[in-house]
Amino acid sequence: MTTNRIKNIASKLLSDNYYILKKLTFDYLMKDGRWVTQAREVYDRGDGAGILLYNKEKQTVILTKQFRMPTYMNDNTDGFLVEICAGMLDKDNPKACIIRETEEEVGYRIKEVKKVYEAYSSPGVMTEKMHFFIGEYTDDMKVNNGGGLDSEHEDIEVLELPFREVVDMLYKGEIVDTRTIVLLQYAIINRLIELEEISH
Ligand SMILES: Nc1nc2c(ncn2[C@@H]2O[C@H](COP(=O)(O)OP(=O)(O)O[C@H]3O[C@H](CO)[C@@H](O)[C@H](O)[C@@H]3O)[C@@H](O)[C@H]2O)c(=O)[nH]1
Ligand SMILES: [Mg+2]
Repeated sequence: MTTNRIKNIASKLLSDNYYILKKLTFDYLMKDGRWVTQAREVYDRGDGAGILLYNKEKQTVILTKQFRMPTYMNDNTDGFLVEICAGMLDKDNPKACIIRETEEEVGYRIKEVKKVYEAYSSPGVMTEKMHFFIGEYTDDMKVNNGGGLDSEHEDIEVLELPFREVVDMLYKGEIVDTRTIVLLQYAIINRLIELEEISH
């Protein structure tokens, strides 16, 4: 983390109530040569991982549905969002995290996963980098009903849906989570599941 475009960084803790919110003040060298003082609030919740689980033979994918308060505070009428299975790394590496989350949230014990992207979630405000995976699942990998950790009051609905239907939802604008859109588009572009035709 070095650059000659910023100096005099000052950090003020605004909240460590659950995760960490700081106000960073720093001098920034504009491209026209002027130094200006800038302030940015930065939210640090660590990094995360997400996975698109798919079954080529059944032509299905597994997604989740859960209540997301921040979306309810915006314009999501009931606050529920259809998403890929995802979680925060905590102390795990991304692969171990996503294998753990897959078992906790959707109830499948998978071993093989493939990393396809690594990207910042919301670079203007969050430190978070997301690690994106895909993974094949089969019925015999199911070890529980998923749903998330009761100790954290997670209340996750597991959706096993035909890929065709999910692609239609995507094109109708019914999938409104960026991480989920990214991985569904990856699946379409790379023909993870063969569809006769993809309508737009
Ligand atoms: N008490 C309390 N609990 C919280 C708070 N924020 C989160 N939690 C708890 O922490 C759990 C985190 O569950 P994970 O499955 O690890 O994370 P996630 O919420 O699914 O996050 C995933 O999606 C996010 C985007 O929506 C990503 O930002 C994140 O990296 C990850 O991929 C939540 O279910 C909830 O119980 C909070 O402010 N207070
Ligand atoms: Mg989660």
